Amino acid sequence: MTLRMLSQKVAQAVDEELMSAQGGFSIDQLMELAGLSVAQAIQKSFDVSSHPRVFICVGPGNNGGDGLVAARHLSHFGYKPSIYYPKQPNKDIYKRLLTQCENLGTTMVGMDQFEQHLNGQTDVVVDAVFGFSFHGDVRDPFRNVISAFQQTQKPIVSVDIPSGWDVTTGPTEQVSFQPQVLVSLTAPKQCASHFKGNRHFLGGRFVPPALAEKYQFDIPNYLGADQAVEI
Ligand SMILES: NC(=O)C1=CN([C@@H]2O[C@H](COP(=O)(O)OP(=O)(O)OC[C@H]3O[C@@H](n4cnc5c(N)ncnc54)[C@H](O)[C@@H]3O)[C@@H](O)[C@H]2O)[C@@H](O)CC1
Ligand SMILES: [K+]
Repeated sequence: MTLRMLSQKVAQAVDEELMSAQGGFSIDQLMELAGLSVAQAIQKSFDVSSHPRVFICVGPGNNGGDGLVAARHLSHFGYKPSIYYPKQPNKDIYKRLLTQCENLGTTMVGMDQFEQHLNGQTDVVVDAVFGFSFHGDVRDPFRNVISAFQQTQKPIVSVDIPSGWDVTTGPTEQVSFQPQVLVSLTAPKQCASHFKGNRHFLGGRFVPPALAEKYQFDIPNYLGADQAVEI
């Protein structure tokens, strides 16, 4: 299935419109549904009995928030999530999501254990570092995270965008890792045309058809109550 891909500008406009007075959504709602899609895509791709240990690498914005929501759902699905969250913004929404994970006994990984944990005690890596607002060269404290993604043999699931890729043009000279699974949210961004992994899902089942029509993107048919659809 080929879906229309969004530019960075249009993705941001759709996001803003969903949360405007006309759109009526709050960020908590959208993040909850986005994170649930990610957790479902992981559950469809990696069996809990063979791949229970999911390591979620969390960035400083809403892409990271999606990762925290996914961690909570994965825990309820029977997985053993662990979290690396090196830059924790002083924002209520992220603090609450983190508390929810901590209350489920999720392991928090420190900076000094990051690489050892990723390559030694992990079955699946979740890249929830940067999404559609990423720009420029990767800055610390995320440089070693992205370089670990470049080098690891572990399967990576990228949330919305492979972190460090240019949102429009895709892989760069510095960042060219290929996730095994990509979960695009709302609609794929233009960089997704360079995705060569195994499975591409769409999530974010909250878009009113009139909004998709206004911005000229497609909403594929989700099965039943699914929150993620393979595209
Ligand atoms: N409409 C949608 O589809 C929805 C999107 N959501 C998520 O929200 C994401 C976008 O979130 P945000 O706009 O908060 O932004 P991002 O999460 O993409 O990242 C922004 C953060 O990254 C930092 N950053 C940017 N470039 C950097 C660089 N070169 N080096 C180091 N740090 C850098 C910024 O300072 C900021 O803290 C989407 O990709 C998606 O995952 C969902 O949470 C909600 C619904
Ligand atoms: K990402």
